[in-house]
Amino acid sequence: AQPSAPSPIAAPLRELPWGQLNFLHTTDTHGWHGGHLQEASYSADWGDYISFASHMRAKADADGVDLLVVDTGDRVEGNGLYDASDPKGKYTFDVLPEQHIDLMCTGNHELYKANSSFNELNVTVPAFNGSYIASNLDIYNPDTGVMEPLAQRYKKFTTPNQGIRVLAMGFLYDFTGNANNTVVQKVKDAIKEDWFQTAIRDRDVDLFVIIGHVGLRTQEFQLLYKTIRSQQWDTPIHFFGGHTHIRDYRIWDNKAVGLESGRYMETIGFASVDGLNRGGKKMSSSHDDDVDHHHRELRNVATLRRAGLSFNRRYIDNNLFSLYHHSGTDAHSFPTDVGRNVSARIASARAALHLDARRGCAPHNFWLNRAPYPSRDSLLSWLAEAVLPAQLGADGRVTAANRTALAITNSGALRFDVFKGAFTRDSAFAISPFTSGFRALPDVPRDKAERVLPLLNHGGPLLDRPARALGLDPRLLAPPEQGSGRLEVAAEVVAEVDEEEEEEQQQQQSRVEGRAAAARGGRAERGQEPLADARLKLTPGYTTKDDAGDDGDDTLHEKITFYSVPNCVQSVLRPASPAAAGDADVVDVVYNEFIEGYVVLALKYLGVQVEAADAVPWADGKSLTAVIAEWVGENWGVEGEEEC
Ligand SMILES: O=c1ccn([C@@H]2O[C@H](COP(=O)(O)O)[C@@H](O)[C@H]2O)c(=O)[nH]1
Repeated sequence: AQPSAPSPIAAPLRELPWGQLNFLHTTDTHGWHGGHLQEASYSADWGDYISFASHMRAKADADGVDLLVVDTGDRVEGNGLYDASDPKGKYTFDVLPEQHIDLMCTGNHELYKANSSFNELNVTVPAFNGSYIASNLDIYNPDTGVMEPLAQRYKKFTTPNQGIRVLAMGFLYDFTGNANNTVVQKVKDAIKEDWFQTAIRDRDVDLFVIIGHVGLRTQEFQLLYKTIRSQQWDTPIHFFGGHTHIRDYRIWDNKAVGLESGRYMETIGFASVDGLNRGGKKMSSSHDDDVDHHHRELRNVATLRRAGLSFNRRYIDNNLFSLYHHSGTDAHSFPTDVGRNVSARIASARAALHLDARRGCAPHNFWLNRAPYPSRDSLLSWLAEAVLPAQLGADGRVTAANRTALAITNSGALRFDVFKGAFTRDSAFAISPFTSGFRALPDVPRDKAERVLPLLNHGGPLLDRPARALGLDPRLLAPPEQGSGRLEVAAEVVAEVDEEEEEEQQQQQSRVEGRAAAARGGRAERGQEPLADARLKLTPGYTTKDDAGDDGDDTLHEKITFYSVPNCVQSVLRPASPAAAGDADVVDVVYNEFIEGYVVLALKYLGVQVEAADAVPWADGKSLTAVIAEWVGENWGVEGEEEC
């Protein structure tokens, strides 16, 4: 873990359900390879993950079972470790390949900008040669100008210990926001390709592994499932998804399941399958059979159950308490040389990038989804009511005519919460990493301008066909979690917890933790389910419900309530001399460039003749990251080394 990472908090754990074939899965890591430095539950880093995977692989080998490591994309954008360097990713591209990954694919974030997809072509694909799969993604090679697959379309291999013949593919959802150096083939078209049609007819396959930067409950995965099933009526299929940033497990049928493993290095997904055929063993030599027999003898009793096919899953909280426990190690035996070295390299990168440099002290937590909007604790309220009016002001365009302006921001532009305490250089990137700047459409009739926000938030007729016809995906306005359709949203506003009370609760909790940890240790060693210890107050965290039930999380937590947020929020920017603006019947419409297409479309829908070409930069086209960082410095700044 990083030097400033909080120590993990002991908690009741569920064991990992090992099987014949096991998987570790990350997705949507978004540059959080340094781990979470303000949240103990997720404070392990990429170096720790490398050590963990190495112990897990050794255990698999010792037990004669197999372990595959999977990553389903969006490794970039969302954390200072990636975003603060010039060029971006200078430090993450180096450390990523230190992890052995068996199967990986691309996310949409690798494709927003031409240079990040060229990084995939020139750096990541070669670094993970043989593991990277691009089933529906092509790139224009900058050297030849020729369009080519970013990586192999699919991969077939036999697992080393069990001899399971795996056919793997790697998809991206039907993403339309990519730069023009890549081509994303819609899944409905990719399945018509000869390579796909041949692959799904392969009879010498024991398991199809379909990885994708694709939500589990999307039409893309549904189509892949149906098409594979049309040719393979009972071959097991395991999907690994991503993009929607949630923990999820979907059961399609008794031989087809899928796992999605959250976001931001909070979760290491674990999945296992038992009862698979082992076609690859037919070809093995008698020596292999001897070794295999020996391994079977040694193997964990659970994995010897071959009565039928069974699937299982666990969402591991990415902290050292969990990782030590599941790998059967301790602080001394856990770190491998490679893992320790990677953690050290991340620490020096963070230092070089001044990511811990404090800009100010946040007076309390501000939540993106964990507080209702609007409210005192809502990050969106803070942005719309405090930050944007102060930083964007009015008169933000060079040709300003002392107008009132309405500034619209999509809620998806905010990615993470603000925690009470130090707000660092890193925090600004975590909240909003995007480089797109503010722009304005000048002199829009006020009555029309005021109808843009409601249209973007509730505009069924606008956001359905017209937006999609222009390649504007309405789901891109709000945070991805919301598009999953699985976010459990609070029905009513809960009373805000008094801060003093919160502090008292925390102190009480650290007193009971020591006592509870000892009791739990004994049960875990005996492989029993953890007991809800009456003396232990659980920490808030994921309490996932998925198709397999509510026992997926490795750590027992106190439930967090999530609230849905609108697609967009609006700030009123008053001109420097409001009297002069009076009740002008025109206003400027300010927005983040990322949503320009939606704003122009809404205005046209309202009968205003505007084009994107009419827009001008606002506030020098500053990014939201810069705007937030400046506001924090001016409003939450503290002198010298004073503690927050
Ligand atoms: O420039 C940008 C790019 C993206 N967004 C928002 O991000 C999410 C997509 O995030 P994923 O991690 O790919 O799921 C999307 O909802 C956009 O709202 C942005 O605001 N600006």
